Amino acid sequence: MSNVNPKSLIVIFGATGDLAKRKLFPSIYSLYQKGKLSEEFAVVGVARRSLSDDAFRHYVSEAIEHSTKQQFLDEAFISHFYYHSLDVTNIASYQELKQLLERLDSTYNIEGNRIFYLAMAPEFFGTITAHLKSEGLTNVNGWKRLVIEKPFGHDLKSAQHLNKEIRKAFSEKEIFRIDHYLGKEMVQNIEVIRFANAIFEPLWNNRFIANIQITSSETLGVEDRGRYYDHSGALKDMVQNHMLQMVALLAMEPPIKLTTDDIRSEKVKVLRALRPISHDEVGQYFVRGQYGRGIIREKEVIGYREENNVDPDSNTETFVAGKLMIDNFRWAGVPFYIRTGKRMKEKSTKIVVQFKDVPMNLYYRTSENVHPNLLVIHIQPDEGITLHLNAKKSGESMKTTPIKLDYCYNCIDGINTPEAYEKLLYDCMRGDATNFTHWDEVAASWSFIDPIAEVWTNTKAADFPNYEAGSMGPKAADELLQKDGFHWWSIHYNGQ
Ligand SMILES: NC(=O)C1=CN([C@@H]2O[C@H](COP(=O)(O)OP(=O)(O)OC[C@H]3O[C@@H](n4cnc5c(N)ncnc54)[C@H](OP(=O)(O)O)[C@@H]3O)[C@@H](O)[C@H]2O)C=CC1
Ligand SMILES: O=C1O[C@H](COP(=O)(O)O)[C@@H](O)[C@H](O)[C@H]1O
Repeated sequence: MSNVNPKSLIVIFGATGDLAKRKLFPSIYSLYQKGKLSEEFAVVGVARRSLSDDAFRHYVSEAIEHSTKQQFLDEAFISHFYYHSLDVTNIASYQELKQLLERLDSTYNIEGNRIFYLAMAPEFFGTITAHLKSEGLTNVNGWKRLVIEKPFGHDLKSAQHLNKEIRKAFSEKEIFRIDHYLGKEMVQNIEVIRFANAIFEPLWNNRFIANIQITSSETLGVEDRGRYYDHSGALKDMVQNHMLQMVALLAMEPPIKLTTDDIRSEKVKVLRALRPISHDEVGQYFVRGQYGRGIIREKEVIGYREENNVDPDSNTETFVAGKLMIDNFRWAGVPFYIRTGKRMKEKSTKIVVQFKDVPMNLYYRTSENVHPNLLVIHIQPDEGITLHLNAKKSGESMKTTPIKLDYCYNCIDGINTPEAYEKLLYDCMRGDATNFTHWDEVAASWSFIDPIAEVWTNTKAADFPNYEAGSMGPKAADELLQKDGFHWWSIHYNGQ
């Protein structure tokens, strides 16, 4: 894990796809510009369509230009890119790929270090890993690593099956399951906020915290991913992975050390302590929604059922709100509320920790509003922390006023923080799997999600579409908190 300029041969399966274009190529370039790649690296793009190396290099250059919004002219960098046309289901074609990899390994003195990045539809994951092994592409002198995109299965059973398949070719330590939220600067900051601040850790439990809210809202609809999304929905697309990972980081016990194994084992304990939701309790704990037509940034947008490749009678949820209970000593009785959705009012990911009220409120004896202390962790688009406190109103005897202590991460550092994929790729090159999901976490997450998904698949949502594009989701999501005497806090940066 010590090497700061790791040598690696990166093989991207699905190199002509959306993810490679938007995230992977710009991330590799950014690492190169920052001097985090040695000159001893090569990237091989793999997909079915026929492209020459030059055409592929042109494609990658355009992707980088699009992402950086600057003219891209870096011959030295782009000369490390190669293309190999291959249908991953055709075992015979892997031999040529093997020869190419061996040649590049020697040209760039890579010493046999290989990353196989599967940026393809998940149904191919098992086939690719089986062929990589049987055709000898995994026989290397250095290290080999498999980066695997989400979704990791579509329920526990399929995830177990997939895991069994890929484990035939790669050990658990060689598998890097991407959850790009774990690469976000402020998600990584959760641990530091909690464990490096004496003022928070003693309060981080059911004696002082009333509830925790996590919102991840998007203004985009399903864009051109209707075919995938209509079989997935927000529960499997966002909750099973990103939202539960944030819950685990917020709720875990302090690890003994900051090692990959110690951190992951604490996260798994949280996921296993999630109170299981039985089929007949789903309506009590979870709310689903689907967007109809509406207005986003003053433009009319269509409803989900009108999107391309979406069933006009679709039962798929584009919004989820839920109440999670963690049945352990620290969190007994504290609800963790989550909500996520497409075509909502604002693009924002935010965590609000609401502290309990002081035992006797000396200052709010009248009908004035009580202002609980809040710790807000702004994940995106703004990055920072806000602590909401009460202070004395200047001049007016002992009247109080809410105040905010604000730390804006990207304002102070002045530059954009690195893209999550950039950090995760670099971690993978250095062999640091801390910010990737272990199989035990995946399994525990699916165990929790499965009953909810089963109920939603088997019962038609009669009220769909039930929220307008540009809103904050269906009314029932507000009622979920109102039942407990709470409400959602604003996701607006300067909101309360
Ligand atoms: N796009 C995104 O923002 C995100 C994507 N992901 C995940 O990343 C993965 C890739 O997604 P995305 O890039 O959007 O997918 P795309 O559909 O855009 O790309 C699929 C890629 O696979 C190639 N391909 C398809 N079939 C074969 C085959 N039989 N043999 C070889 N290559 C093949 C395609 O190229 P060709 O047609 O030339 O063969 C193309 O390069 C998925 O698992 C997705 O869930 C995860 C998070 C976000
Ligand atoms: O994994 C996914 O995440 C994106 C949201 O990611 P963000 O970094 O923009 O918050 C979501 O749009 C997509 O549907 C999902 O597959």
